[in-house]
Amino acid sequence: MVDEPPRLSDFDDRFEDPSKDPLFNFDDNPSHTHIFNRKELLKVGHVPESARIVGRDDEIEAVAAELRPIVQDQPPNNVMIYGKTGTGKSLVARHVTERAKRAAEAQGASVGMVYVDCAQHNTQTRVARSITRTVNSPDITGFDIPRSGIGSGEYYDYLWDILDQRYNAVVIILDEVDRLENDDVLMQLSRARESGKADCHLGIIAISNKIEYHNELNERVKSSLREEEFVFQPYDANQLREIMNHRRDAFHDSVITDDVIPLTAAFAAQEHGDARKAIEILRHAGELAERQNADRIREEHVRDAQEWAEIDRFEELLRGSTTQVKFILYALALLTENNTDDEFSTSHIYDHYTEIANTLGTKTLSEHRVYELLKEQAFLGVIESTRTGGGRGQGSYLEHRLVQDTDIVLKSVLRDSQLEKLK
Ligand SMILES: Nc1ncnc2c1ncn2[C@@H]1O[C@H](COP(=O)(O)OP(=O)(O)OP(=O)(O)O)[C@@H](O)[C@H]1O
Repeated sequence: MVDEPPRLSDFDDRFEDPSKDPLFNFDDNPSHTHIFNRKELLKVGHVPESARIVGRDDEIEAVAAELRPIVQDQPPNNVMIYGKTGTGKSLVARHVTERAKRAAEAQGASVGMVYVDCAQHNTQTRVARSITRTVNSPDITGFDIPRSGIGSGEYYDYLWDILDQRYNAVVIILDEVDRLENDDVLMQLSRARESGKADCHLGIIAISNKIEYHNELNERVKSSLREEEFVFQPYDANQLREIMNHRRDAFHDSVITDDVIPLTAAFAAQEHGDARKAIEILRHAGELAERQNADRIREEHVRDAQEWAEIDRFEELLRGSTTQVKFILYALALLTENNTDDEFSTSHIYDHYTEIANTLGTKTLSEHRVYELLKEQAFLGVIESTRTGGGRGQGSYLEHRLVQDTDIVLKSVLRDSQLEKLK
Protein backbone atom coordinates (compact mmCIF):
# COMPACT_ATOMS: atom_id res chain seq x y z
CA MET A 1 0.00 0.00 0.00
CA VAL A 2 1.33 3.46 -0.86
CA ASP A 3 0.98 6.12 1.84
CA GLU A 4 -1.65 8.77 1.21
CA PRO A 5 -0.02 12.15 0.53
CA PRO A 6 -0.70 14.75 3.26
CA ARG A 7 -3.82 16.83 2.73
CA LEU A 8 -3.76 20.59 2.91
CA SER A 9 -6.07 20.45 5.91
CA ASP A 10 -3.36 18.54 7.81
CA PHE A 11 -1.38 21.76 7.88
CA ASP A 12 -2.32 25.15 9.17
CA ASP A 13 -0.89 28.38 7.90
CA ARG A 14 1.66 28.66 10.70
CA PHE A 15 4.21 26.36 9.07
CA GLU A 16 7.14 25.68 11.29
CA ASP A 17 9.07 24.59 8.24
CA PRO A 18 8.08 26.34 4.99
CA SER A 19 10.00 23.76 2.96
CA LYS A 20 7.30 21.25 3.95
CA ASP A 21 4.46 23.40 2.55
CA PRO A 22 2.55 20.87 0.39
CA LEU A 23 1.50 23.60 -2.03
CA PHE A 24 5.10 24.25 -2.99
CA ASN A 25 6.77 20.97 -2.29
CA PHE A 26 9.54 20.28 -4.77
CA ASP A 27 10.89 17.24 -2.95
CA ASP A 28 9.36 14.90 -5.49
CA ASN A 29 10.88 14.56 -8.90
CA PRO A 30 7.73 14.61 -11.10
CA SER A 31 9.50 12.48 -13.66
CA HIS A 32 10.13 9.71 -11.13
CA THR A 33 7.10 8.50 -9.17
CA HIS A 34 5.84 5.09 -8.13
CA ILE A 35 4.40 4.66 -11.67
CA PHE A 36 6.81 6.65 -13.85
CA ASN A 37 10.50 5.96 -14.08
CA ARG A 38 11.34 8.44 -16.87
CA LYS A 39 8.18 10.34 -17.70
CA GLU A 40 10.04 12.70 -20.05
CA LEU A 41 10.11 9.87 -22.62
CA LEU A 42 6.35 10.37 -23.04
CA LYS A 43 6.46 14.11 -23.71
CA VAL A 44 5.29 14.85 -27.26
CA GLY A 45 8.16 17.27 -28.00
CA HIS A 46 10.74 14.73 -26.83
CA VAL A 47 13.03 13.57 -29.67
CA PRO A 48 13.89 9.93 -28.99
CA GLU A 49 17.25 8.47 -29.95
CA SER A 50 17.50 6.35 -33.14
CA ALA A 51 16.90 3.04 -31.39
CA ARG A 52 13.46 4.15 -30.26
CA ILE A 53 12.26 5.33 -33.69
CA VAL A 54 10.12 2.70 -35.34
CA GLY A 55 9.30 2.11 -39.02
CA ARG A 56 10.63 5.34 -40.47
CA ASP A 57 13.98 4.16 -41.91
CA ASP A 58 13.05 4.96 -45.51
CA GLU A 59 11.73 8.40 -44.62
CA ILE A 60 14.82 9.18 -42.53
CA GLU A 61 17.04 8.05 -45.40
CA ALA A 62 15.08 10.14 -47.93
CA VAL A 63 15.13 13.35 -45.91
CA ALA A 64 18.81 12.81 -45.04
CA ALA A 65 19.66 12.59 -48.75
CA GLU A 66 18.29 16.13 -49.22
CA LEU A 67 20.36 17.53 -46.34
CA ARG A 68 23.53 15.55 -47.13
CA PRO A 69 25.15 18.33 -49.25
CA ILE A 70 25.60 20.34 -46.03
CA VAL A 71 28.28 17.91 -44.95
CA GLN A 72 30.25 18.75 -48.13
CA ASP A 73 29.67 22.48 -47.65
CA GLN A 74 27.11 22.50 -50.49
CA PRO A 75 23.56 23.92 -50.44
CA PRO A 76 20.92 21.43 -49.21
CA ASN A 77 17.59 20.88 -50.95
CA ASN A 78 14.41 22.19 -49.40
CA VAL A 79 11.97 19.59 -48.14
CA MET A 80 8.21 19.49 -47.65
CA ILE A 81 6.79 16.76 -45.43
CA TYR A 82 3.06 16.00 -45.54
CA GLY A 83 1.10 13.54 -43.46
CA LYS A 84 -1.70 13.21 -40.95
CA THR A 85 -1.21 14.11 -37.32
CA GLY A 86 1.08 11.82 -35.29
CA THR A 87 2.85 10.24 -38.27
CA GLY A 88 6.32 11.27 -37.10
CA LYS A 89 6.85 14.30 -39.37
CA SER A 90 8.33 16.59 -36.70
CA LEU A 91 10.26 13.73 -35.19
CA VAL A 92 11.95 12.73 -38.46
CA ALA A 93 12.68 16.37 -39.38
CA ARG A 94 14.33 17.06 -36.03
CA HIS A 95 16.15 13.77 -35.86
CA VAL A 96 17.67 14.02 -39.36
CA THR A 97 18.61 17.69 -38.95
CA GLU A 98 20.33 16.96 -35.66
CA ARG A 99 22.34 14.15 -37.28
CA ALA A 100 23.23 16.25 -40.33
CA LYS A 101 24.38 19.01 -38.00
CA ARG A 102 26.60 16.64 -36.03
CA ALA A 103 28.07 15.07 -39.18
CA ALA A 104 28.82 18.49 -40.71
CA GLU A 105 30.33 19.75 -37.47
CA ALA A 106 32.60 16.70 -37.42
CA GLN A 107 33.94 18.03 -40.76
CA GLY A 108 34.64 21.38 -39.15
CA ALA A 109 31.54 23.21 -40.44
CA SER A 110 29.34 25.36 -38.24
CA VAL A 111 25.69 24.38 -38.62
CA GLY A 112 22.59 25.83 -36.97
CA MET A 113 19.18 24.25 -36.47
CA VAL A 114 16.00 26.20 -35.84
CA TYR A 115 12.56 24.76 -35.10
CA VAL A 116 9.57 27.09 -35.48
CA ASP A 117 6.01 26.14 -34.56
CA CYS A 118 4.09 28.26 -37.08
CA ALA A 119 0.78 27.70 -35.27
CA GLN A 120 2.25 29.78 -32.48
CA HIS A 121 4.40 32.11 -34.60
CA ASN A 122 1.99 32.71 -37.45
CA THR A 123 3.11 36.10 -38.78
CA GLN A 124 6.21 37.01 -40.77
CA THR A 125 7.52 39.21 -37.91
CA ARG A 126 7.10 36.45 -35.32
CA VAL A 127 8.84 33.85 -37.46
CA ALA A 128 11.68 36.23 -38.37
CA ARG A 129 12.10 37.14 -34.70
CA SER A 130 12.07 33.53 -33.56
CA ILE A 131 14.68 32.45 -36.14
CA THR A 132 16.93 35.46 -35.56
CA ARG A 133 16.91 35.17 -31.78
CA THR A 134 17.59 31.42 -31.95
CA VAL A 135 20.64 31.71 -34.21
CA ASN A 136 22.07 34.73 -32.42
CA SER A 137 24.74 34.38 -29.72
CA PRO A 138 25.17 37.89 -28.30
CA ASP A 139 28.70 37.08 -27.00
CA ILE A 140 29.87 36.28 -30.51
CA THR A 141 27.84 38.64 -32.68
CA GLY A 142 27.54 41.52 -30.23
CA PHE A 143 23.85 41.91 -31.24
CA ASP A 144 21.22 42.35 -28.59
CA ILE A 145 18.08 41.62 -30.60
CA PRO A 146 14.94 43.26 -29.25
CA ARG A 147 11.81 41.22 -28.59
CA SER A 148 9.56 44.01 -29.82
CA GLY A 149 9.57 47.42 -31.43
CA ILE A 150 11.12 46.37 -34.77
CA GLY A 151 9.58 44.86 -37.88
CA SER A 152 10.34 41.77 -39.93
CA GLY A 153 12.68 43.73 -42.26
CA GLU A 154 14.97 44.64 -39.38
CA TYR A 155 14.93 41.09 -38.02
CA TYR A 156 15.97 39.83 -41.47
CA ASP A 157 18.82 42.36 -41.58
CA TYR A 158 20.11 40.97 -38.29
CA LEU A 159 19.55 37.44 -39.54
CA TRP A 160 21.60 37.78 -42.73
CA ASP A 161 24.44 39.34 -40.72
CA ILE A 162 24.40 36.59 -38.11
CA LEU A 163 24.26 33.82 -40.72
CA ASP A 164 27.28 35.23 -42.52
CA GLN A 165 29.24 35.76 -39.32
CA ARG A 166 28.54 32.43 -37.66
CA TYR A 167 27.39 29.63 -39.94
CA ASN A 168 28.23 27.56 -42.98
CA ALA A 169 24.67 26.24 -43.06
CA VAL A 170 21.39 26.55 -41.16
CA VAL A 171 18.37 24.25 -41.38
CA ILE A 172 15.04 25.83 -40.50
CA ILE A 173 12.11 23.54 -39.66
CA LEU A 174 8.76 25.26 -40.16
CA ASP A 175 6.21 23.01 -38.46
CA GLU A 176 2.51 23.50 -39.36
CA VAL A 177 3.65 25.85 -42.13
CA ASP A 178 0.07 26.12 -43.48
CA ARG A 179 -0.83 28.15 -40.39
CA LEU A 180 1.31 31.08 -41.60
CA GLU A 181 -0.62 34.19 -42.55
CA ASN A 182 1.01 34.23 -46.00
CA ASP A 183 4.03 32.90 -47.98
CA ASP A 184 6.34 35.87 -47.36
CA VAL A 185 8.56 33.95 -44.95
CA LEU A 186 9.09 31.15 -47.46
CA MET A 187 9.83 33.72 -50.12
CA GLN A 188 12.46 35.52 -48.03
CA LEU A 189 14.20 32.37 -46.82
CA SER A 190 14.22 30.52 -50.11
CA ARG A 191 15.62 33.52 -52.01
CA ALA A 192 18.14 34.69 -49.41
CA ARG A 193 21.12 33.25 -51.21
CA GLU A 194 20.25 33.97 -54.82
CA SER A 195 19.28 37.52 -53.92
CA GLY A 196 22.73 37.94 -52.36
CA LYS A 197 21.43 38.55 -48.86
CA ALA A 198 23.18 35.65 -47.16
CA ASP A 199 26.15 33.55 -48.13
CA CYS A 200 25.32 30.76 -45.72
CA HIS A 201 23.53 27.63 -47.06
CA LEU A 202 19.91 27.69 -45.94
CA GLY A 203 17.74 24.57 -45.89
CA ILE A 204 14.01 24.67 -45.19
CA ILE A 205 12.02 21.70 -43.97
CA ALA A 206 8.34 22.68 -44.09
CA ILE A 207 5.79 20.38 -42.43
CA SER A 208 2.04 20.31 -43.03
CA ASN A 209 -1.03 18.15 -42.45
CA LYS A 210 -2.59 19.63 -45.59
CA ILE A 211 -1.51 17.78 -48.69
CA GLU A 212 -2.94 20.50 -50.93
CA TYR A 213 -0.71 23.15 -49.32
CA HIS A 214 1.81 23.22 -52.16
CA ASN A 215 -0.88 24.18 -54.68
CA GLU A 216 -1.88 27.14 -52.54
CA LEU A 217 1.61 28.66 -52.71
CA ASN A 218 2.30 31.63 -54.90
CA GLU A 219 4.08 30.71 -58.18
CA ARG A 220 7.17 32.75 -57.33
CA VAL A 221 7.55 30.97 -54.00
CA LYS A 222 7.13 27.59 -55.69
CA SER A 223 9.83 28.35 -58.20
CA SER A 224 12.37 29.50 -55.62
CA LEU A 225 11.54 26.84 -53.04
CA ARG A 226 11.80 23.91 -55.50
CA GLU A 227 11.29 21.50 -52.62
CA GLU A 228 11.32 17.72 -52.55
CA GLU A 229 8.03 16.38 -51.24
CA PHE A 230 7.44 13.39 -48.97
CA VAL A 231 4.18 11.99 -47.68
CA PHE A 232 4.24 10.06 -44.40
CA GLN A 233 1.63 7.31 -44.06
CA PRO A 234 -0.19 6.57 -40.80
CA TYR A 235 1.15 3.70 -38.65
CA ASP A 236 -0.58 0.34 -38.40
CA ALA A 237 -1.48 -1.14 -35.01
CA ASN A 238 1.71 -3.28 -34.94
CA GLN A 239 3.91 -0.24 -35.45
CA LEU A 240 2.03 1.68 -32.77
CA ARG A 241 2.58 -1.22 -30.37
CA GLU A 242 6.26 -1.24 -31.19
CA ILE A 243 6.55 2.55 -30.73
CA MET A 244 5.10 2.20 -27.24
CA ASN A 245 7.16 -0.89 -26.41
CA HIS A 246 10.27 1.11 -27.21
CA ARG A 247 9.29 3.58 -24.47
CA ARG A 248 8.28 1.06 -21.82
CA ASP A 249 11.12 2.24 -19.64
CA ALA A 250 9.17 5.46 -19.11
CA PHE A 251 7.47 3.28 -16.46
CA HIS A 252 8.82 1.12 -13.68
CA ASP A 253 9.04 -2.61 -14.38
CA SER A 254 5.73 -4.46 -14.22
CA VAL A 255 3.65 -1.25 -13.97
CA ILE A 256 2.12 -1.96 -17.38
CA THR A 257 -0.22 -4.95 -17.46
CA ASP A 258 -0.20 -7.07 -20.64
CA ASP A 259 -3.33 -5.61 -22.21
CA VAL A 260 -2.32 -1.94 -21.84
CA ILE A 261 -0.16 -1.49 -24.95
CA PRO A 262 -2.36 -3.50 -27.38
CA LEU A 263 -5.47 -1.67 -26.18
CA THR A 264 -3.80 1.75 -26.46
CA ALA A 265 -2.59 0.85 -29.97
CA ALA A 266 -6.10 -0.21 -30.96
CA PHE A 267 -7.54 3.11 -29.75
CA ALA A 268 -4.81 5.14 -31.46
CA ALA A 269 -5.33 3.27 -34.75
CA GLN A 270 -9.11 3.84 -34.80
CA GLU A 271 -9.22 6.89 -37.06
CA HIS A 272 -5.71 6.69 -38.51
CA GLY A 273 -2.52 5.31 -36.90
CA ASP A 274 -1.61 8.27 -34.77
CA ALA A 275 1.52 7.89 -32.58
CA ARG A 276 0.85 11.19 -30.83
CA LYS A 277 -2.48 9.89 -29.60
CA ALA A 278 -0.93 6.56 -28.54
CA ILE A 279 1.73 8.25 -26.45
CA GLU A 280 -0.71 10.73 -24.94
CA ILE A 281 -3.14 7.98 -23.95
CA LEU A 282 -0.32 5.97 -22.40
CA ARG A 283 0.96 8.93 -20.42
CA HIS A 284 -2.48 9.90 -19.22
CA ALA A 285 -3.32 6.32 -18.22
CA GLY A 286 -0.15 6.40 -16.08
CA GLU A 287 -1.21 9.69 -14.51
CA LEU A 288 -4.66 8.31 -13.71
CA ALA A 289 -3.14 5.22 -12.08
CA GLU A 290 -0.84 7.47 -10.10
CA ARG A 291 -3.65 9.73 -8.93
CA GLN A 292 -5.64 6.71 -7.78
CA ASN A 293 -2.58 5.33 -6.02
CA ALA A 294 -2.91 2.13 -8.05
CA ASP A 295 0.22 0.02 -8.24
CA ARG A 296 -0.25 -0.81 -11.94
CA ILE A 297 -1.87 0.64 -15.05
CA ARG A 298 -4.93 -1.39 -15.96
CA GLU A 299 -7.37 -1.57 -18.83
CA GLU A 300 -9.82 0.82 -17.18
CA HIS A 301 -7.12 3.51 -16.89
CA VAL A 302 -6.51 3.21 -20.64
CA ARG A 303 -10.23 3.44 -21.40
CA ASP A 304 -10.60 6.56 -19.26
CA ALA A 305 -7.44 8.06 -20.77
CA GLN A 306 -8.77 7.41 -24.28
CA GLU A 307 -12.01 9.18 -23.46
CA TRP A 308 -10.07 12.09 -21.98
CA ALA A 309 -7.97 12.32 -25.17
CA GLU A 310 -11.12 12.38 -27.32
CA ILE A 311 -12.77 15.07 -25.20
CA ASP A 312 -9.58 17.13 -25.32
CA ARG A 313 -9.37 16.84 -29.07
CA PHE A 314 -12.99 17.80 -29.50
CA GLU A 315 -12.47 20.81 -27.22
CA GLU A 316 -9.49 21.78 -29.35
CA LEU A 317 -11.77 21.65 -32.41
CA LEU A 318 -14.23 23.95 -30.64
CA ARG A 319 -11.54 26.36 -29.46
CA GLY A 320 -12.65 29.82 -30.41
CA SER A 321 -16.34 28.88 -30.78
CA THR A 322 -18.86 30.87 -28.79
CA THR A 323 -21.00 29.45 -25.99
CA GLN A 324 -24.01 29.77 -28.34
CA VAL A 325 -22.36 27.21 -30.64
CA LYS A 326 -22.02 24.88 -27.67
CA PHE A 327 -25.75 25.28 -26.91
CA ILE A 328 -26.51 24.27 -30.49
CA LEU A 329 -24.19 21.25 -30.34
CA TYR A 330 -25.63 20.30 -26.97
CA ALA A 331 -29.14 20.40 -28.50
CA LEU A 332 -28.01 18.20 -31.39
CA ALA A 333 -26.25 15.78 -29.00
CA LEU A 334 -29.38 15.42 -26.83
CA LEU A 335 -31.54 14.78 -29.91
CA THR A 336 -29.08 12.14 -31.09
CA GLU A 337 -29.02 10.48 -27.70
CA ASN A 338 -32.80 10.30 -27.39
CA ASN A 339 -33.66 9.16 -30.92
CA THR A 340 -32.90 6.20 -33.12
CA ASP A 341 -32.19 8.56 -35.99
CA ASP A 342 -29.02 10.67 -35.98
CA GLU A 343 -29.85 13.35 -38.60
CA PHE A 344 -31.98 16.37 -37.75
CA SER A 345 -33.31 19.40 -39.59
CA THR A 346 -32.29 22.92 -38.60
CA SER A 347 -35.77 23.70 -37.24
CA HIS A 348 -35.82 20.56 -35.10
CA ILE A 349 -32.42 21.48 -33.61
CA TYR A 350 -33.58 25.08 -33.24
CA ASP A 351 -36.56 24.06 -31.07
CA HIS A 352 -34.26 22.22 -28.69
CA TYR A 353 -31.70 24.98 -28.76
CA THR A 354 -34.28 27.61 -27.69
CA GLU A 355 -35.39 25.38 -24.78
CA ILE A 356 -31.79 25.17 -23.60
CA ALA A 357 -31.19 28.90 -23.96
CA ASN A 358 -34.43 29.58 -22.04
CA THR A 359 -33.48 27.17 -19.24
CA LEU A 360 -30.18 28.99 -18.86
CA GLY A 361 -31.83 32.40 -19.18
CA THR A 362 -29.53 33.52 -22.01
CA LYS A 363 -30.37 35.38 -25.21
CA THR A 364 -31.72 33.33 -28.11
CA LEU A 365 -30.39 33.66 -31.66
CA SER A 366 -32.65 33.69 -34.71
CA GLU A 367 -33.25 30.44 -36.60
CA HIS A 368 -31.36 31.82 -39.57
CA ARG A 369 -28.30 32.56 -37.40
CA VAL A 370 -28.42 29.03 -35.97
CA TYR A 371 -28.57 27.69 -39.54
CA GLU A 372 -25.44 29.70 -40.40
CA LEU A 373 -23.61 28.49 -37.30
CA LEU A 374 -24.49 24.88 -38.16
CA LYS A 375 -23.06 25.38 -41.63
CA GLU A 376 -19.91 26.82 -40.08
CA GLN A 377 -19.56 23.76 -37.83
CA ALA A 378 -19.96 21.52 -40.87
CA PHE A 379 -17.14 23.41 -42.55
CA LEU A 380 -14.94 22.85 -39.48
CA GLY A 381 -15.74 19.12 -39.52
CA VAL A 382 -17.58 19.10 -36.18
CA ILE A 383 -20.87 18.03 -37.81
CA GLU A 384 -21.93 16.75 -41.22
CA SER A 385 -24.73 18.48 -43.11
CA THR A 386 -26.47 16.88 -46.07
CA ARG A 387 -29.19 18.24 -48.28
CA THR A 388 -32.40 16.23 -48.28
CA GLY A 389 -34.74 16.26 -51.22
CA GLY A 390 -37.97 17.02 -49.34
CA GLY A 391 -41.25 15.52 -50.57
CA ARG A 392 -43.42 16.52 -53.54
CA GLY A 393 -43.99 20.26 -53.40
CA GLN A 394 -41.53 20.71 -50.57
CA GLY A 395 -38.19 22.44 -51.00
CA SER A 396 -34.97 20.70 -50.08
CA TYR A 397 -33.43 21.37 -46.67
CA LEU A 398 -30.31 20.55 -44.69
CA GLU A 399 -30.04 17.77 -42.14
CA HIS A 400 -27.23 17.75 -39.60
CA ARG A 401 -25.54 14.99 -37.68
CA LEU A 402 -22.66 14.80 -35.21
CA VAL A 403 -19.42 13.37 -36.53
CA GLN A 404 -18.04 12.62 -33.07
CA ASP A 405 -19.45 10.22 -30.48
CA THR A 406 -22.45 11.80 -28.64
CA ASP A 407 -21.02 11.11 -25.21
CA ILE A 408 -17.76 12.89 -26.07
CA VAL A 409 -19.66 15.92 -27.38
CA LEU A 410 -21.85 16.10 -24.27
CA LYS A 411 -18.92 15.79 -21.87
CA SER A 412 -16.86 18.27 -23.82
CA VAL A 413 -19.47 21.05 -24.04
CA LEU A 414 -20.43 20.53 -20.41
CA ARG A 415 -16.86 21.50 -19.44
CA ASP A 416 -17.90 25.07 -20.32
CA SER A 417 -18.87 26.69 -17.01
CA GLN A 418 -21.91 28.38 -18.62
CA LEU A 419 -23.44 25.00 -19.45
CA GLU A 420 -22.61 23.37 -16.13
CA LYS A 421 -26.13 24.03 -14.82
CA LEU A 422 -27.45 21.56 -17.42
CA LYS A 423 -25.52 18.62 -15.98
N1 LIG B 1 8.23 6.27 -35.82
C1 LIG B 1 8.16 6.67 -34.56
N2 LIG B 1 8.86 6.04 -33.61
C2 LIG B 1 8.79 6.46 -32.32
N3 LIG B 1 8.03 7.48 -31.89
C3 LIG B 1 7.29 8.14 -32.81
C4 LIG B 1 7.32 7.77 -34.18
N4 LIG B 1 6.50 8.59 -34.85
C5 LIG B 1 5.99 9.45 -33.96
N5 LIG B 1 6.46 9.19 -32.72
C6 LIG B 1 6.12 9.94 -31.52
O1 LIG B 1 4.76 10.34 -31.61
C7 LIG B 1 4.58 11.70 -31.19
C8 LIG B 1 4.05 12.54 -32.34
O2 LIG B 1 5.00 12.56 -33.40
P1 LIG B 1 5.27 13.84 -34.30
O3 LIG B 1 5.07 15.09 -33.47
O4 LIG B 1 6.56 13.68 -34.98
O5 LIG B 1 4.09 13.71 -35.32
P2 LIG B 1 3.66 14.73 -36.46
O6 LIG B 1 3.42 13.92 -37.67
O7 LIG B 1 4.62 15.86 -36.54
O8 LIG B 1 2.26 15.18 -35.88
P3 LIG B 1 1.55 16.64 -35.87
O9 LIG B 1 1.17 16.91 -37.27
O10 LIG B 1 0.36 16.39 -34.98
O11 LIG B 1 2.55 17.59 -35.27
C9 LIG B 1 5.95 12.15 -30.69
O12 LIG B 1 5.99 11.92 -29.29
C10 LIG B 1 6.91 11.24 -31.41
O13 LIG B 1 8.09 11.07 -30.66
